[in-house]
Amino acid sequence: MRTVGIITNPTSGSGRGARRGAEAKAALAAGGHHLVDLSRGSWAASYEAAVAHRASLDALVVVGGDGMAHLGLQVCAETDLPLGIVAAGSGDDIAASVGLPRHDIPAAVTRIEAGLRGDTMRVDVGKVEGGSIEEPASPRYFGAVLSAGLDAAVASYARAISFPRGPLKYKVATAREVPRFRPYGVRVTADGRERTMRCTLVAIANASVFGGGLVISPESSVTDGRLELVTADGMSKRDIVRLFAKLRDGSHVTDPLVRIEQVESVTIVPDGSLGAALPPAFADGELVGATPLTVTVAPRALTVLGGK
Ligand SMILES: Nc1ncnc2c1ncn2[C@@H]1O[C@H](COP(=O)(O)OP(=O)(O)OP(=O)(O)O)[C@@H](O)[C@H]1O
Repeated sequence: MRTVGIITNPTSGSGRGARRGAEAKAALAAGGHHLVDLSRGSWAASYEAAVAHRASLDALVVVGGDGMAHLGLQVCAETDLPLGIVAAGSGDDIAASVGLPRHDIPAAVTRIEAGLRGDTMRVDVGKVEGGSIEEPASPRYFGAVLSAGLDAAVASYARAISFPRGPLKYKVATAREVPRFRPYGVRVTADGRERTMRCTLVAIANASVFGGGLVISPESSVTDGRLELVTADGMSKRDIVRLFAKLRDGSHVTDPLVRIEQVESVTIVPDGSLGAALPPAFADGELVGATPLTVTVAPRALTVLGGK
């Protein structure tokens, strides 16, 4: 019998999280495991409960979207504790990047069971360090993508509003942020080489997708020991609308204003003399904090149960 910590989130999947959490718990309990429910009233309280119990667990399972997978990463990255993900959110980019099923609780639990029998996958994670990282988790790890560009401004506004919920809130936030956009002034140091730019996007990809399946960095892999720095120069509103549309299939990569380069370390520093202030960085859809930030890759630092 294994001791498995589990964290559910009633708010994930546009409010369907409580039911999905209960389903996942019942399925795991039916496998004969000793479940320790570490769900609390908030992301931060659940994170703290998981860290407090970490030493007594054989695995941690999170149920929800990228926000919950991001929580699991903070507890499990750079430790021996394996992470199971029952993907049940509006955005499940991390689960998709490690080949796990989405919105299929029995299938997800089957993969966790296989993982507990030894079928695991070691994957890279991004590691973020800086003076303004939001508590409680610092350094901050991420599984999919960190961004401090226009999409982070959208995420920041979406986080601040309570209505509408789910994917619609990002549409409302996009409609607000795009008309206000002015190119951001930034100094980027990639593997020791500094350059200044006025940019629309500045993102660091561990996985290929973000924002619920947008293909920001088609060549990214969570097992290559590298990150991709994705930048887009300052753009007109019309070009931005086209860029967002192209992110659906990754065809933005041929846009002359877009640049993708493989890196191991990136520092992002805002520079108000070059353009508008950068929004706070978001990773896996969660607030990370204000720049300056340094991102490095932690190769194979996370064990995922049943990942492929
Ligand atoms: N116990 C909790 N109570 C309230 N909110 C929580 C709790 N646990 C996590 N959260 C917050 O819920 C948000 C959504 O979680 P998650 O990513 O799992 O679902 P989602 O449906 O994919 O989300 P999104 O609303 O971002 O599309 C996260 O930002 C997270 O911080």
